[in-house]
Amino acid sequence: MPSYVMSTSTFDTNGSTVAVSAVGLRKSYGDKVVLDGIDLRIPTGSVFALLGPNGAGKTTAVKILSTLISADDGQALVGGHDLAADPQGVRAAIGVTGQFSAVDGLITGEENMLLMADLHHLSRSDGRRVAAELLERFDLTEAAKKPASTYSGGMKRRLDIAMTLVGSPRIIFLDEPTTGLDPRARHTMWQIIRDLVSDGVTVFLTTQYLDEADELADRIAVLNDGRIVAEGTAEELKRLIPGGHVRLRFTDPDTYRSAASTLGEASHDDEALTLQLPSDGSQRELRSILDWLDAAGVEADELTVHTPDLDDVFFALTGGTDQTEESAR
Ligand SMILES: Nc1ncnc2c1ncn2[C@@H]1O[C@H](COP(=O)(O)OP(=O)(O)OP(=O)(O)O)[C@@H](O)[C@H]1O
Repeated sequence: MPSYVMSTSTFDTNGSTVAVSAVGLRKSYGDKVVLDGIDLRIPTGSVFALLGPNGAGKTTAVKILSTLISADDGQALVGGHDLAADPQGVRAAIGVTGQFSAVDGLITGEENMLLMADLHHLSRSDGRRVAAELLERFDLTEAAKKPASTYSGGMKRRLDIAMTLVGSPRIIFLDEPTTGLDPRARHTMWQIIRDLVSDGVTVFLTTQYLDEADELADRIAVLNDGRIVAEGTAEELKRLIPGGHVRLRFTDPDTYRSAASTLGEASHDDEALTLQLPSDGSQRELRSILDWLDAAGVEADELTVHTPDLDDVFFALTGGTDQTEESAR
């Protein structure tokens, strides 16, 4: 029996139901600690994003919560079922798609769907009806009779989700659902996820994309080296770190130098001819900065406001310094 007191339960303190709750989940492979005691609490009908760099342990967490592998320690309730005592109950409540896709490329999209319907013991006619409805919903009717191996990346992901929905799961795990997709397919997938949530489904999403978490998730947990280093709404996480500023860019070196000496407290970049003043980005603060610049006779060629985004949070919390990745967004 673990040494901590178990606090997984199906109800939150405010009486709302909890779709997934976990306490002290641990997993190691040999000497390598992959999950070092993670706690989770995901309200029913919400989107939760587990955000982390490569190798942080995101897939491992999904595999444990979806009963594909077992944890070394810790407890979890998924859909009201105890992971260790009732894995069958967990499996009946969830759907999983992602890096370990269930799509069989050798058969058609429709055959994949019918196979899934068989696995869920639907009658032949129900299976055909449900398959047709879902293929239609995910814009796959035209391609339904083609082998899945001929589908684009976006179509395969859509088929994968459609197959998952055959069993009408109330909780869906999406492991990096948009990795490798082009921008249009990513946006289609985001809309699919929003539609699922509006139907009351709980979505557990893993992602390396900060904009994806920002766009979709009600709550975000940042996983780094097997530990959750921060958890909250996107706004709460952004408030965790400083970094808001107003940036003034000059094209004329003389104007820049004179502004730099007038605004002594601004940090400056003499090569880029830019000055940075700390600011929370609020209207009130911007107005006072503009008034101050006017009074000091400083006229920049460009003024930009930078408020901390999830990139800043992510790099601050995960210790990442990958500028290439940062500027790629
Ligand atoms: N079966 C295994 N045997 C040994 N090590 C493993 C095994 N599965 C995962 N790991 C290791 O555990 C760590 C976490 O892997 P995991 O796949 O959970 O990370 P992730 O956050 O999903 O990363 P990615 O974004 O790259 O998918 C990695 O270092 C990985 O090499």
